[in-house]
Amino acid sequence: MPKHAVEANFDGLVGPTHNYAGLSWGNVASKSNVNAVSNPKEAALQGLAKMKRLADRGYVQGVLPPHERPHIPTLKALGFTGSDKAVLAAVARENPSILAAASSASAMWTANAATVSPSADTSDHRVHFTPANLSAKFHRSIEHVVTGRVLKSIFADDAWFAHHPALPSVSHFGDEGAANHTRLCSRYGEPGVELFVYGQVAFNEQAPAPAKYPARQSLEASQAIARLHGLKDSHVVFAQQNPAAIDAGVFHNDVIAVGNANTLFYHDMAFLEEEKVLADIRSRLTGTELQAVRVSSAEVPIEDAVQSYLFNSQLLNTADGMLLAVPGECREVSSVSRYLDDLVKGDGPITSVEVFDVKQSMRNGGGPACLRLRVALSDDELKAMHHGVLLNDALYERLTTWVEAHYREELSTEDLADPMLLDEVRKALDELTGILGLGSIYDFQI
Ligand SMILES: NCCC[C@H](NC(=O)CCC(=O)O)C(=O)O
Repeated sequence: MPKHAVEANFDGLVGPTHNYAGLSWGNVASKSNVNAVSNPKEAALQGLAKMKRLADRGYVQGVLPPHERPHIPTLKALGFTGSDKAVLAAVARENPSILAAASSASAMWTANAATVSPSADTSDHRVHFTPANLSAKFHRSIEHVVTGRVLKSIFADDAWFAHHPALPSVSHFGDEGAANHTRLCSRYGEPGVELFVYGQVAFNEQAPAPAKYPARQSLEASQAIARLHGLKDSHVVFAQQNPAAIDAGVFHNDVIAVGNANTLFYHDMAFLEEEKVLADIRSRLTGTELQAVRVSSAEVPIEDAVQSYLFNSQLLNTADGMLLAVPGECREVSSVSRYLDDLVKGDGPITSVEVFDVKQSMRNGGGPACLRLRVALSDDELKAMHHGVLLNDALYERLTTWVEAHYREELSTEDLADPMLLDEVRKALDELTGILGLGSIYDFQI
């Protein structure tokens, strides 16, 4: 008997060092906003407002904490020595790019935190988690250790939850987590089809690959995760992302496609072999028919999809259809705004569209979907997880007050060397682990 299950969304709380350092070659927004002055307070409040609106509508909404940044242990591992203050001064003088990388608040994009397979799909009927190694970018490659600690602390009971370490941190096994993974199913508690989308085949130099920008996810990484999670071949599809899309700025598949339940919303340039991908999903999906909502390049050119982040939207079940939670930028790009008006007038599965303002994150290439990690949980699993991170009115109030008290309203890359910033961050995060009831998860607490 399949169990009743819900989809919980865990959003990354934006950290106090949110800044624009231009760290992500291949991510157009990150590059074009390099050295702009950020507003960490506004960023965190925008994220919390999104979480609150969805929680208020009855969705199970969780929070994942920011990571400690600047990360002194990373700088020490690179040979900077002495007191924290001396380390910051030396790295700022010798190589400010390394300081920026060790200071990024990029853990906010929790779609890249891990790949999660619900218990209905896995061979041991537990929920499986693998933190993403994010090996394509140095600033992101340092996230998986703390991500793993956080996930273990929240999903602690090994009767229900299984945790794997990140894959070997090298480009052959480059893994970007749920941003390149979506699950199609009839209901969340039924076995589904896990669609893994990769950018390159690492061990085959002849295979198609992008020419300009890096492919962050490899087929070999996706296959390893499917093995680790105990997924049957009959419930898995591996699909190559169109290299031309990566070269147009689609650095993750969730910039060009999003799936929920039986619906796949995607752009015609998303997949290298579109027809085969759809056929593979159709032949494996049980209990429902795939609803493929295809957006053509004639309706929305790929540049407009990248600029607006149309596909980096959350696709959520409602009582009478599905809601597409889009970033505000979708209303600023005329082809996309027109498309959305027509979409809800049609008789397809997507019945409503709502706009969310996450501009601070968008300027670094992260829309509503980047900011959340989806975890389908049965009623028992939901009961078994740590509830201190689930957003309710009281937690929203506490976190808003906490942000107001600890976050700056302006941050430039020069400010990252300020030793006061490090003190502010540690004080704030120490308080946060108390608020969320997570125990010691940061290096400075251990
Ligand atoms: N899923 C969205 C991820 C966005 C993220 N941006 C960044 O890391 C930009 C950081 C900066 O440039 O300061 C990335 O490219 O992985």
